[in-house]
This record gives sequence, structure tokens and C-alpha cells, in this order.
Amino acid sequence: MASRTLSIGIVGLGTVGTGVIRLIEENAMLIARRSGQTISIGAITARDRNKDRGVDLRGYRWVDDMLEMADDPELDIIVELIGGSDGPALTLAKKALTNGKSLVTANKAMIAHHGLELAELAETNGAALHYEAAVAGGIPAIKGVREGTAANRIERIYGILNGTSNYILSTMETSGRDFDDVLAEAQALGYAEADPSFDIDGVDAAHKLSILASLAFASRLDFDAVATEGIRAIQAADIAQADALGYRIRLLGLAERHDGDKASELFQRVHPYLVPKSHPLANVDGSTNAVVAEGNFSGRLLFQGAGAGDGPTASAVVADIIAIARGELSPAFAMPVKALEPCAPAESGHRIGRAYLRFQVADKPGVLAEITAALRDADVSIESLIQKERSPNDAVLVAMVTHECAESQVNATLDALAGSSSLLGEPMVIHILGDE
Ligand SMILES: NC(=O)C1=CN([C@@H]2O[C@H](COP(=O)(O)OP(=O)(O)OC[C@H]3O[C@@H](n4cnc5c(N)ncnc54)[C@H](O)[C@@H]3O)[C@@H](O)[C@H]2O)C=CC1
Ligand SMILES: N[C@@H](CC=O)C(=O)O
Ligand code: NA
Repeated sequence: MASRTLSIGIVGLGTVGTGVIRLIEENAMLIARRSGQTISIGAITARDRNKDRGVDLRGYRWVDDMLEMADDPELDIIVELIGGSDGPALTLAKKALTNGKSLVTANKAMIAHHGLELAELAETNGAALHYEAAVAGGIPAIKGVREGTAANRIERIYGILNGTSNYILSTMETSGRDFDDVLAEAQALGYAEADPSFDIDGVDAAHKLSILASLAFASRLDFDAVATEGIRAIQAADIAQADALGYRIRLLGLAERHDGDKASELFQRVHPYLVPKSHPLANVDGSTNAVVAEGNFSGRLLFQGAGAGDGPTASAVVADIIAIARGELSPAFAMPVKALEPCAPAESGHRIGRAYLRFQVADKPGVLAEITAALRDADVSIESLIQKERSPNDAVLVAMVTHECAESQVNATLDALAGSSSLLGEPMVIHILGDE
């Protein structure tokens, strides 16, 4: 058994926090051998001391005020597992790092909004900031990109970054069940954020994408520049149409760096995509995540595994603790924060691709002609067109797939149709994954 002890304070005892305790208890010997030290849980806290969490916490020191942990000389590492971009999590993180204590966190919202500030605090105070669990749960995606691809110029990074929305889409696809019903199940399984709109509106995936993009492109983290759309508007009919056309719908995050003559631009987007069934991402189901990184020497790398849930997320948290125990003090964003380059956001309009468009229209003569005229005026040609029969609310679903065109042309089509009395509800655009 290792003779030295590294003491951690765990803040937050929900899905991830209790998972971390279970893992450290069950794999204690192995972890001690691998890290060269015994990892001891020196203090714990959460909102409610008396809640039954299914783990016996009686042997651990309870601290009422989490901020005391950041001042506690007995603790070497603070493990922040409460969540939230600002508020207590951020206060705790800053205090711990300022005091030279290393911080391990699963909090992507906080890293996406304040990661650079926290990384600078870590640099200044000789502490480590590790956040493997914050992106793609149990997959070592941060380590994979920060270290595994360090020698490469990354051309593009993309993937399925939110377990809850992938669980919803893939379960709706296979079972035909209702959106709300499947979301409730994902929440019960511990996959969803405290506010599940972060999952279904693409915000959680955008947090993760912005972090990955900073690592991949050595650029300053810029969450506000991620164009974000979630899965709320996707209907069972879209999933069925996609299936008939040979695709599955997945919520993807995609980032690319465009190096111009003078400056670099960064394209970052979270959006539903039609993924060809033959593409590896089409077969990523349930809460599984997958990250594709394309390096100029490595070629395409695919990291895949559980993106949410107690066990996989705890695995990533404890891997970070072990890394710190081993003395790994590498900068949080692979290089000193000052060395990261600012990149202006790239516009999407010039992007070329195919798109799935779905309209809900009034069942009256001339509607289809109106849509096709708007497409013609924007010079968008149609590869396939499906007109479905009338639904109970008298709407008719018209879905189509375009030939390759610039996204600005699709936008021009929708602009021309905006306000038309023939359209019942907002049209839906789903990009089709090309040779990304
Ligand atoms: N659940 C998952 O699959 C994953 C979660 N994460 C992240 O891990 C973090 C924790 O997530 P979960 O464990 O799912 O959340 P949870 O809601 O299950 O647990 C949160 C815990 O923090 C405590 N807490 C919240 N605010 C507090 C406060 N002001 N003072 C003291 N304690 C407070 C709660 O009492 C609870 O014990 C979040 O940042 C989340 O985004 C990351 C990857 C996967
Ligand atoms: N809510 C998140 C949890 C992991 O990050 C998700 O569903 O992916
Ligand atoms: Na991870």
C-alpha cells in the first residue's frame, strides 16, 4: 500500500459525487498503486446532509460551508460536483485555486464561461485544473485531444456531445415513444442537467464544443460564438422521414478553424444533423457520446463511450485526481492561457452542403408552388420531395432534401417564405452530414 496520502474534499453528492465515492471505495487499492498515493476522502458536503443517497457517508467528515474546504490545510484537492456556471461553484473554484489547491471539476458550464480565468489562476498559483468529466463524460476526450493529438494541426472536431439528447433521439427512433416521456426517463437515469433545457436546447453540447475547440485549435475559448440549436423542434415525422431517406438524426457539435491570409476564424455550431446510416456517428445510441478529431498527421480519430451517468463520469473525475497525484500539472488548455490565440467567429453562410427542410403547410392549392418558387429564386434545387398526408390539425407535412448549396441560399429561401400564411409553424432545417 502507498505510504503517502492525498486528501480530497468532495463538494456535491448527487449522481456524480456519489459515483466518485463508490468508485474510490471500490477501487481504492488499484488507485493507490496507480497513483503512488492513497486517495483519501478528507471532507464532503452537499445541500442536504440527511438525504439518503444510497451510499454510507457516516465515515466521512461533513463540512457545512463548502468554502471552508478551500481554506482547509488538510485538503490537497477540491472536487467540485455541484454544477452551475457562476454562483457557489465559481466562488469555490476561484478560492481553491487562489489558495494553490488543485481543482477537479465536471462542470462544463463553468469551464465554458470561466475556464480561461480559472486556468490563469491555476497557472499563477501552481495548482492544477482538471475537467475531464466536463466533456463527453467517461470518454478521455480532453486527454485525447490535449495530449494525444498535440503534434497535429486539427482540421475539424465534431461529434455527439450530449447524452440526454442522443438518448431521446435514438429512443424515439427505435421505440416511437414520445419526446417528453423519453426525456423524463433520461432525467431518472441521471443523464440530464439540473435544467434539462440545457440538454435539449443544445447549450450543454455548446459548452463542451467550445472547450474542445479551444483545445483543438489552440484558440481562446469562446462559448458565446457557438451557434446553437437543439432538438426541441424535431418531430417523430422527421425521424421517420430521415429513416426512409437513409439517415438518422443526431445532435452534433462541430468546430472548424479557417486560416485566412491575415487572420484565423473559428466556426462553432451545435445543430441537429441527418447522419448517413453508414457513418459511425449514426450508430451511436442512447447516452453514448462520440468525438471525431481530424489531425493533419493522425488522420481521423474517433473517441466513443458513455457520455453521462454516475459510473462513467466518476471514472473521468477520479482519473483527474490520479493525474494530480502523479504530479501532472500540465496547463488546463494545453498551453499557458496567454499563448492561446483569439479567433473571430466564422459565418455559416458560405458553407456548402445538403439540407433537409420540413414545412408544415395549410392544405390548399398553390402552397407547394409557393415553396418551390422560393427555392428557385434562391437557386436551391431539390433532390427529393415528400408530401405527407394531412395531420389531425389540418396541417400537411412537406419534407425535402436539397442538392448541395450554400447555407446562405437555404436561409434566403426561408427568409422569402417568412410570414407566409401558407406555413403553419416554423420550418425545420436539418443539415446533412457530408464528408466531415
Ligand atoms: N450527471 C451526469 O451524467 C454528468 C454531470 N456532469 C456535471 O457534474 C456536475 C454534477 O452533476 P450531477 O451529479 O448530475 O448533479 P446532481 O444534481 O445530481 O448533484 C448536485 C449535487 O450538488 C449539490 N449542490 C448543488 N448546489 C449546491 C450548493 N449551493 N451547496 C452545496 N451543495 C450543492 C446538491 O445537493 C447535489 O448533491 C454538474 O456540473 C454536471 O454538469 C458532467 C458529466 C456528466
Ligand atoms: N447532461 C449531460 C451530462 C453529461 O455531460 C448529458 O446529457 O450529456
Ligand atoms: Na471526458
